[in-house]
Amino acid sequence: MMRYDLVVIGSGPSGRRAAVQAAKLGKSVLVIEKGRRVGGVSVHTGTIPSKTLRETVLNLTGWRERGFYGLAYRVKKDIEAGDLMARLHKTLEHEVETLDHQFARNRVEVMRGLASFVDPHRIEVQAEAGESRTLEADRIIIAVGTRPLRPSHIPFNGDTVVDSDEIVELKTLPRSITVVGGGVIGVEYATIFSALDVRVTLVEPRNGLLDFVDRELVDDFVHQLRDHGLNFRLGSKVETIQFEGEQPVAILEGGRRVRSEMLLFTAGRVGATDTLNLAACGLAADTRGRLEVNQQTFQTAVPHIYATGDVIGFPSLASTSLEQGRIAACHACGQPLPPAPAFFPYGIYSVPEISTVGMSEEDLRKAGTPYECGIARFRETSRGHIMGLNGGLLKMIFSMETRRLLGVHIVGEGATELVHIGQAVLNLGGTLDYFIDNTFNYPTLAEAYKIAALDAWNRLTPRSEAVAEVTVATP
Ligand SMILES: Cc1cc2nc3c(=O)[nH]c(=O)nc-3n(C[C@H](O)[C@H](O)[C@H](O)COP(=O)(O)OP(=O)(O)OC[C@H]3O[C@@H](n4cnc5c(N)ncnc54)[C@H](O)[C@@H]3O)c2cc1C
Ligand SMILES: NC(=O)c1ccc[n+]([C@@H]2O[C@H](COP(=O)([O-])OP(=O)(O)OC[C@H]3O[C@@H](n4cnc5c(N)ncnc54)[C@H](O)[C@@H]3O)[C@@H](O)[C@H]2O)c1
Repeated sequence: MMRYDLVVIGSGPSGRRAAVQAAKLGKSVLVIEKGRRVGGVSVHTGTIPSKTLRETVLNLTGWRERGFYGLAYRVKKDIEAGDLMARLHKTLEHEVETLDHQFARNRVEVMRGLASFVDPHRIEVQAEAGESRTLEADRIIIAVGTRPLRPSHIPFNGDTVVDSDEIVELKTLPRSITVVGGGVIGVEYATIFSALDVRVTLVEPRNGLLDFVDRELVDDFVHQLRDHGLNFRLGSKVETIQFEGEQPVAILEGGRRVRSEMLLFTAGRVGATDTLNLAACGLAADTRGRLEVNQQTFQTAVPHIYATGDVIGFPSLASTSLEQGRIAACHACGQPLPPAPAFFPYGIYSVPEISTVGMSEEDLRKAGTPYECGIARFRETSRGHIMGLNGGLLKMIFSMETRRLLGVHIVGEGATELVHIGQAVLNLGGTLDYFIDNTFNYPTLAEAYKIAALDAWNRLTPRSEAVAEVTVATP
């Protein structure tokens, strides 16, 4: 029987990072992947496909140039599904190739097939052709991720009623789409289709969107989207879906009907643990297929078995999954790491994009922490003028007592990149003075940090003190 120091089930972000980390520490490592190719949800149906589609849409529609050339500006007039797919397939090919190469040069073995437990140390791998093999492992990492929630009353047909896996294989571009579920996936796809001038209705049972994001940002975001014609049906739950001819009609609570050419169902995901035969290793998943772990080490209740990535639930990001994989692998190899810093960034690749790190005003009010905000609009920066930006907002929140940075919230072009400046200052314990004292490249969107900091400084520093400081600093 084959024996490995570490067996990783699943080749998504957490599995791949764990496997390479353990191999670098000199361990024999096997990755088992049931999919045709390595990469997981992240590469094949989730992060990379949705972000590539977004980039293609922004490029072909000329979205970024419309501030200058007007709303009618297009780089390509009649955009078809084929235009979107071409770039997608090229990008995915490149991602898989990079990953295959990474495994090969680190001597990580990959076995194709469906893994399930025989006992706490033995795993059976069932290949597609039917043959099976059993292997043994000292340590095991379960990194099986999630799959879309597909309730039995939703008539998925892979064509006009689809989930977020199927939308990446779009055959024709609909003229109208209903997106059911206003979580991150729903919001990203709704805004991507809206940028393509598809008529979009977003249905969400809660009264607001993205409740973990600072309200001021969400309000600005929703205002921009309504302006662009996106319809919101907030506070409405989809009960059933019927068809009028070929077209799906979402029937909302209270009987309201929303008809469109296509319906995208994005009302959550479930852990892919049902085929693992968890009982054989002494574990059990919750009702959503997720596993509980020690949040510092990622060990499950069975100490030599770890679980990382989306299968352990919040925050379910590729970015955090990668880090969880690394921490779990180091622990499994006897080289434990300190836990990840408390604040990680959240990037929402909607159009416009949103990114946030640290605490929101709502969090701080709940905690009773006195704070002050500083705000900059991208249109106040010269770089924003050059780029023709009309929207975009950066907000920083500082402690009134210590002047420490507590949160950074950005909506607009480049938000997911810009946030890392704030993240560094936040996790290094920096204060408002970092932004006041340092020089920023000009013209850049990063200058918004300076402008927002000066805005906060004007409010935090009594005017007489502020003038005195400026007088002293002047040569
Ligand atoms: C539409 C969409 C967009 C997203 N966008 C972003 C984003 O912009 N940024 C971000 O940070 N995150 C994003 N995410 C989340 C991100 O994709 C996930 O957090 C990440 O993929 C989770 O990684 P993972 O390690 O849990 O494994 P996954 O990527 O979920 O992969 C798990 C792998 O395990 C395999 N597997 C499952 N069961 C078995 C078994 N029994 N035997 C063998 N193999 C098995 C599966 O085939 C799969 O390949 C997005 C997700 C979706 C759905
Ligand atoms: N940019 C990113 O980082 C990114 C992008 C996409 C996904 N993800 C991750 O993927 C995970 C899954 O995302 P998701 O959006 O599928 O799930 P989610 O659970 O975040 O959102 C599902 C939404 O569907 C709504 N809903 C539930 N039942 C409904 C019904 N009957 N009718 C209408 N709406 C209904 C819920 O209220 C909820 O808002 C998230 O946890 C997220 O972290 C991250």
